[in-house]
Order: sequence, then C-alpha cells, then structure tokens
Amino acid sequence: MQKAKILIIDDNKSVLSALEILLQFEYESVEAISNPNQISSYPKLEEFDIVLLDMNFSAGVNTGNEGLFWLKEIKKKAPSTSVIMMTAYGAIDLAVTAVKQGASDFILKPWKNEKLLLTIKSAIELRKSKKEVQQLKSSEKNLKQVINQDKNLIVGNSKALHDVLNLVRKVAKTDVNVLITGENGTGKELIARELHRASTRQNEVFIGVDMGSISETLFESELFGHTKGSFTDAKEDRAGKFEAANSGTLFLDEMGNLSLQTQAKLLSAIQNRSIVRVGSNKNIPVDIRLVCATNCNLPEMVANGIFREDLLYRINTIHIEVPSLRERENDVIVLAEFFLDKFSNKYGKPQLRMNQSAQEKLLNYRWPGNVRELQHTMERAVILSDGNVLKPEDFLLTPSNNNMPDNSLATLDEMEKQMVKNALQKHDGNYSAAAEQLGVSRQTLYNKLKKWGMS
Ligand SMILES: Nc1ncnc2c1ncn2[C@@H]1O[C@H](COP(=O)(O)OP(=O)(O)OP(=O)(O)O)[C@@H](O)[C@H]1O
Repeated sequence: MQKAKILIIDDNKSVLSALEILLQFEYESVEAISNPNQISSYPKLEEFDIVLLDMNFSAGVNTGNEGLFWLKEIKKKAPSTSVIMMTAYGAIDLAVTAVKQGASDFILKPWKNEKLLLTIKSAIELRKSKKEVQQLKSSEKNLKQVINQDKNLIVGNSKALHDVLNLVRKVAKTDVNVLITGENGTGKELIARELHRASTRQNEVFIGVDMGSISETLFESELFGHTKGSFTDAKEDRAGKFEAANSGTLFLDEMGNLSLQTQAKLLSAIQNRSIVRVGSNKNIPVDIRLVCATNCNLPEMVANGIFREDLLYRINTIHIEVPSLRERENDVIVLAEFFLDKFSNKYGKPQLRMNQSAQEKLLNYRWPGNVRELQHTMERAVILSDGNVLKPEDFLLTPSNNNMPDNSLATLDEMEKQMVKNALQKHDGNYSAAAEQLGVSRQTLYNKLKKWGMS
C-alpha cells in the first residue's frame, strides 16, 4: 500500500466505483466525487497528491471545456497537486491542450489497469520531486539571507579606512575582478564581504575559499567539482566552489600560497569563465564576481618567478590595500571599545570599562596581528577580568618587535616554521630578503615552504 492521497472526479458512477475499487488496493487514501462543483467544499485540496479528472461532465457535451475549466480551478487552489485527465479515445488533441495548461498526464478510456497505475505512479514521483525542489529553493533562499546578513559591521573612523570603504563602494556595482591585499588580520575578508553586500549580487551567495588549506591533489576537485568515479573517493557527482558561487561572489583567500601548476589551472578557469569537472569533458559556464586576497607581495613573487604575471593581471583589475592597524591609530580605541562592548555583553559583564592607562597601553602597541589580535586581546581581557575596570595589566601583549620564535612551540620543526613566518612577514613576503635574514639560500627557503605546504 503506497502512501498517497487520490481524488477521482467523474460523473459516470460505474467509472467512479471501478477506479475506487482498483486504487483502494494500491493507495492509502482514495476519495471519489461525481460532481466537480464539490471541489470548492474541499478546503484542503492541496493535500491530495493526485486528482483524476474527467474531461466532460454535462451529458451530451463533448467539448472537453468543462475538464479544462476544472483543471484551472484545481491548479488555482492546489498548484502542486498533479492532475491526470481522463478522456475518451478520439479526444487526444484536447488532452494535449490540458497537459499544456498544467495537467501532468492523461489516460484514455477505457483504460488498462497496469497503464493507469503506472501513469499515477509517475505523477506521484513528479509531485514528490517538485515538492523537494520547492523546499530546496526556499531553504536556499533562507540560507542566502542568513549568510548575507549585515552582521559584519566594519568599525573604524580613520581616514585610511574611509578611503578603502569609498573605493569599495565605487567598484562594488561593477563586475571587475578585485585584489585585496594587506597584513594578516587587517580585515581583508570583511572588505570582500562588504564588496559583495554593496554589489548587485547581494542576494546571491558569497563563497569563500582558503586557497592555503587546499592540498595540491584536491585543488581541481574542490574548485571545479568532479564526476562520480573520477577518483577513489568520488562517490557521487559534486559541484566545486566555482559552480557553487554561480551568480554570486567567489572569494579566493591566501592567493600567494598556490603552486605554479595550480595557478595555471585557476587562470584558465578565470579567463574562460567556465570550468570542467574532474572526470568530465563538458564545459560549464560560470557567472561569478571574483575577489582575491593575499598578505603576500604578488609583484615581488612575479619577479621571483613564483607567481604567474598573467594571473596577477587577471585578478587585480582593481587593487584595494587594507591598511595595517598601525596606520590607522584612530581606530585602535574605537575598535577596542567595540570589542569590549561585544564581549562584555557576551560574557555577562556589561559594566566593564577601560581606564585611561589601559587605553594608552593599547595605543602604544604595534599590533602585528592587526584587528584580529586586538579582538583576541579584548576577548581574553574580558573573560579574565575580575572587577569593573580593565587595567593595563589585563592586556597580555607580546613584545611587538620580537621576531624570535615562540618558545612554547613544541618541536624544532615548529620553531623553524615560526622563524620563517616571522621573516616573511617582516619582509612583506619577499623571499630573497627573508632568506638573507635567516642565513639560507632562496632555494632552501622555497624548499622548506614547499615541504610545509606554505609555498
Ligand atoms: N574594521 C573592523 N571592524 C570590526 N571587525 C573587524 C574589522 N577588521 C577586522 N575585523 C575582525 O577581525 C578579524 C579578522 O578579520 P579578517 O578575517 O577579515 O582579516 P583578514 O585580513 O582576512 O585576515 P587573514 O589575512 O588572516 O586572512 C575578523 O573577526 C573580523 O571580523
């Protein structure tokens, strides 16, 4: 017995009872009415999966117009219910008209039971998939709304930040590729989201990809998708990030971490505005707004032969440099107050304030980790505070010019990694200068970065 609700409408009593008897053995709920006017007394018509509807009701009239009229009425009241028309042999043209007007199928009288059951079965499946598509569409809409919510407030009063935001507003309405650069934690992703929010794509998705965390082997499948069976773990067809971002914005973060091989693949997708899933040979066009970000000096990397010049030209039609927190001093206190407010509410300490010397300590610090470091500093201070006033000693700040490795790191390898990171940060990603400071050749530095997956 299948779980479906069926309504039969036919003025011929023997047709009605024959159908009722046949279908009662197959389906959980079957109802029959001889007068279509009764439709209006079915307040929950949309609960029926299928309506079997005769095309002619008034005795002696065979125009089929009654059937078309009642089809329209049912579709008005219950758009997702499937209607199957029943018509006499010789009225096929009319049945085709009914299908064009929204009927899901038709059957000819006299019918063959197996054919009738098959027609009903496929109409039920069709209704089920239509319902699923509807549900998916509405949850996709909800998800987009949640994802694009204006929760990423950009805080700051400095001229440097205002200049960036002005530029963002100017380019947001266009579809040009944008490259956002700046030190770690300056707010590059926040700026990318703002670009999306101010663009004509604001109601579509914003898909962010951390290029630094994708392994070389999974790069193509992650970005371009794959077909089932194209490699051992490809259990089903899957769309990649480019397809997922279709109609929206694709944000590629940590662009400086790509190998030359992956750069070539990315360039081809960006140039052609289309991708090919791994294991397929079909070109799939994608309509995306591309925003990239990095804390590396890409022109320097081009000069060093480790970043493709043509890729750099493709991605940086407009270049936005997000200033470090050191360059926007006005913002330190404004941001600190913002985070204090946020975390004191979150941790149930709404009375908490900062005293003057605490503010001075924040102003005198260099903030190598920029806004992210300030955010963490404030959160930690709020959590650990005992009274109602934050004092300088509540802020745990690391000496800013310290390029030595953190001694709490567990292994030699980790300490080495930290030293390399610090050197690269100090020299804005310039490999030659970092290598010189570390006392190794550029090649040795490059080999190490490659070993750690940081090249
Ligand atoms: N102007 C700002 N106002 C409020 N919050 C900010 C601001 N700038 C940055 N933040 C917050 O600081 C954190 C770091 O920002 P974000 O991730 O955008 O930086 P990023 O430059 O992309 O970092 P990374 O280089 O590590 O990828 C986030 O939690 C972000 O919300």
